[in-house]
Amino acid sequence: MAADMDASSVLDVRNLAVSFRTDRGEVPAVHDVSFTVKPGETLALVGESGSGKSVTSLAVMRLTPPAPQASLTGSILFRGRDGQVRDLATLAEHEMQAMRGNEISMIFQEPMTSLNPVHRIGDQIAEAVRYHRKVDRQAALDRAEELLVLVGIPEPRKRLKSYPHHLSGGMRQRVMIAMALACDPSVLIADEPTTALDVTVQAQILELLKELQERTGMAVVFITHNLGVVAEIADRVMVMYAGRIVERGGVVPLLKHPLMPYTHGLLRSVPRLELAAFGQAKLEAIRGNVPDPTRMPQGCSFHPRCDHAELGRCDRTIPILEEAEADHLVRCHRWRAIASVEA
Ligand SMILES: Nc1ncnc2c1ncn2[C@@H]1O[C@H](COP(=O)(O)OP(=O)(O)OP(=O)(O)O)[C@@H](O)[C@H]1O
Repeated sequence: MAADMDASSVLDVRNLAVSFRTDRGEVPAVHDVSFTVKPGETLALVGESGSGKSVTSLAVMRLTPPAPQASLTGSILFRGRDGQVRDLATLAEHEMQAMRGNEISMIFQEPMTSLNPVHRIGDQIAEAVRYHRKVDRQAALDRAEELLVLVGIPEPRKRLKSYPHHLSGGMRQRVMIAMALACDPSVLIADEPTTALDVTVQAQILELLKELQERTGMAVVFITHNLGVVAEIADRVMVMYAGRIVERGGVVPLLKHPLMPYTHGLLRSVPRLELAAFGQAKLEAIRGNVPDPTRMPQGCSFHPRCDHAELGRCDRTIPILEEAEADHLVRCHRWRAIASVEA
């Protein structure tokens, strides 16, 4: 089954579902999520807080809690450096440890959650290298210096000896990226890596990621709730709402002609100038809130917030994710009717 993965993809996620067992009962966080990523491509995962973006990416890294606290179903096909396709969903933890930080890496919003405050950054990067490569300490430190150069840290030799708190937020994020790239992963998952940074530094980090991607050909899965950032970096976009994909497609068609009312709403709630080019410059919040996953509305989970909802239909059955045009999928009963009115 693993062998039939599309030859041009490096990651092929199929029917991923994750639920958590909590005091409040079963929390179904992600349902029926499928997507592929090709080498060199950036796929942006967008949606409001609680839509399931982080759980999806943690599941791909197999970093969601083990059973019985969480259950994970579906497949996560990954093409390794050796050309072999493995289903990460079924790997044993020790096999997954050999992949994580090696063939597939992740960076987070807050570098201090991954950097150890009491160790020099050179030692931390060298450690990341030595976890997966049989090299001596000096070779690992040389590689760490090379990586600091790669991520644009000035005076890299001196910086190897710095502690994380000696660095600015932007520089710490660069160190995180250096650690994530230590073993040349073919997929990098970036979970809101620029959110905590000021706008100028944010732009520099995005530029750096783009440059590194061009140089290495790695695939990037970029999680953000900022559609301005999406316009800047993504090739393809996947919009999530209440744990499901509600729209997926190329960045230009999706931002220029969104089909799902939720995507329209997200675009209208973004004050970013970058989006003016897509004719989306008005500022309007989406009314209501993301539903509690233990009390999902019946039918389309967006219908209580949707101006186009048709009672008797949208509040009854969950729409399927259907192909509206080539490589543009939408999960909405009403997309045809809405598109014909707006045409
Ligand atoms: N360990 C957990 N136990 C129980 N529920 C969880 C757990 N982790 C996440 N959830 C729930 O899963 C749902 C999806 O959360 P997720 O963090 O993926 O959203 P998100 O889109 O990444 O949001 P944000 O932008 O705030 O990170 C939420 O309802 C969240 O409360």
